[in-house]
Amino acid sequence: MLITIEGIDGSGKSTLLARLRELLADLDPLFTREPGATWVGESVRRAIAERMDPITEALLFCADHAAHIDTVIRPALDEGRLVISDRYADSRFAYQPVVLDGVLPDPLSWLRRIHEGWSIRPDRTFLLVLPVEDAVSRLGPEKKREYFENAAILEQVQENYLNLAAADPLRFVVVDALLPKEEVARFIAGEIRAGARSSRRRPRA
Ligand SMILES: Nc1ncnc2c1ncn2[C@@H]1O[C@H](COP(=O)(O)OP(=O)(O)O)[C@@H](O)[C@H]1O
Ligand SMILES: Cc1cn([C@H]2C[C@H](O)[C@@H](COP(=O)(O)OP(=O)(O)O)O2)c(=O)[nH]c1=O
Repeated sequence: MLITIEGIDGSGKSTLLARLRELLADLDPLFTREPGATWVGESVRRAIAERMDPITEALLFCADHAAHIDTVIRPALDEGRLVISDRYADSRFAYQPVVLDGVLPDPLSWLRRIHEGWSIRPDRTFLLVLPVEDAVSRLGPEKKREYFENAAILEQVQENYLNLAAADPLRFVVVDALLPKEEVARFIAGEIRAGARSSRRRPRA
C-alpha cells in the first residue's frame, strides 16, 4: 500500500512523519521522500538552489520520481510493504504549474502526461492544509528560505493542492494542519492502519 503526505512548506509534514515512525512501528513501513531518496534528488536540490530554468527543474523532479519508483517504491510494494512517502507526484502537480505559468500553455496537462504510463498511483494521499500565513510564520523569519517558501507562491501552490483534492476525493484526505501535532498524527495513523487492514483482505491487482 502506498501512502503519500502532501502540503505546502511549513504545513507539518516532517513533524508528522517523525511521529508516524513511532505510531506505526509495528507495521514496519518504509518511509521515503521526494526529492532526495535517490542521488537524482541531489541534482534537484542544486537546480532549486541555482534557480535553473523551470523546465529543467520540472524534468529533474520527474527524473527523481522515476528513480525513486524504480529503486525504492516498486521493490518495497512488490514485497507487500507499506510505503509512506513525504511528498510525491502531487507536489509536482501543485508546485511546478506555478513556476511554469507563462512558460508552457498548460503546465498541469504537460506534467500529467510526463507521469503517464509509469508512475504509481498512491492508495491514499493526506493533504495538510492551513492558512499560508501560519505556514510562513512556522517556517520562521530567521530561516534561510528556499525559493518556494514565500507566501505568494505558497498561496498558489495550496490552491493547486485543493483543486487536486477536490478532483480526486476518494484518494485525498484533507487534514486540518492547525490541529495539535499529536491529534494530526493520531488521526492519520488510524486512517493508515484501517487502510492497511482492508488492503490485506484484498489481493493486489
Ligand atoms: N500541528 C502543529 N501545530 C503547531 N506547530 C506545528 C505543527 N506541526 C508542525 N509544527 C511546527 O511547524 C514547523 C514546520 O513543521 P515541519 O514539520 O518542518 O513542516 P514541513 O516539513 O511541512 O515543512 C516546525 O517548527 C514544527 O514544530
Ligand atoms: C517533490 C517536489 C518538491 N518541490 C518543492 C517543495 C519544496 O519547496 C522543495 C523541497 O522539498 P522538501 O525537501 O520537501 O523541502 P524541505 O525539506 O526544505 O521542507 O521542493 C517541488 O517544487 N516539486 C516537487 O515535485
